[in-house]
Amino acid sequence: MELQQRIAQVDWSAIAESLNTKGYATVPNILSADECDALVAQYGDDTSYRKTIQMENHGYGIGQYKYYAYPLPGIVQQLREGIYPNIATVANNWMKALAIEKTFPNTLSELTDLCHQHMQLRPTPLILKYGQGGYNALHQDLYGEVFFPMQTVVCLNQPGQDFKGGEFVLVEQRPRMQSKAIVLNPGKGEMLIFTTNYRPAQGAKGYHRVNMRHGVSELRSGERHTLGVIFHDAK
Ligand SMILES: O=C(O)CCC(=O)C(=O)O
Ligand SMILES: [Fe+2]
Repeated sequence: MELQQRIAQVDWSAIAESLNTKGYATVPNILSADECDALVAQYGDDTSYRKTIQMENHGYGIGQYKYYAYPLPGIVQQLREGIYPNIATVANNWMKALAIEKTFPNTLSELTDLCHQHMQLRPTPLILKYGQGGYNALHQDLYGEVFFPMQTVVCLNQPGQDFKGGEFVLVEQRPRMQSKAIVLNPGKGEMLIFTTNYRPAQGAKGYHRVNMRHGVSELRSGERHTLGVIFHDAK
């Protein structure tokens, strides 16, 4: 089955429900093993990327990542373009619930235009690589004034087999409460969709913001690659 068809067959109303209630959703097998392997194989080809970041040099963790250059590889472009319209409605409902005067357009190309109008011109999709001892400190990926409140990662290796440890971690910060950790272990080809900064949660006095950060726990062994797809471009 083609990637576009796989995206079309996802139960997007179940995804919306999960995003609204938990702040994240999981989509198994969005990429085939071959598609994952092809992205990993391309890691060494520096003509595909605009920038390489050594995470330890910035206090971001231990590991390396590379931002793709435009034009994005077909798989990455199809994911970014295909997923976006299905979650733009969720984002708009979040803004409404939180009384934030922001609306996100229905298509990725319109969001990209909006980013470009704000001088956010650089593509943000990236591929990350962690070895033994590698980790990613808790963070949010905002990159400018225009930011879409959800993003995705696809795990490109098989946990337990290709690497041990290296769980995907979300920390939810609730107002006047202690933080909650959520630990996910996506399989090879599985996509996680999660909150970039905050989502609304219903309280006694209407909706309030629940803040989220994400990161990766320390790898005990092996090698872990992930594809990160962020929808807004960077300054
Ligand atoms: O490697 C991961 O699972 C997390 C990557 C990440 O932080 C991102 O794509 O924004
Ligand atoms: Fe991130």
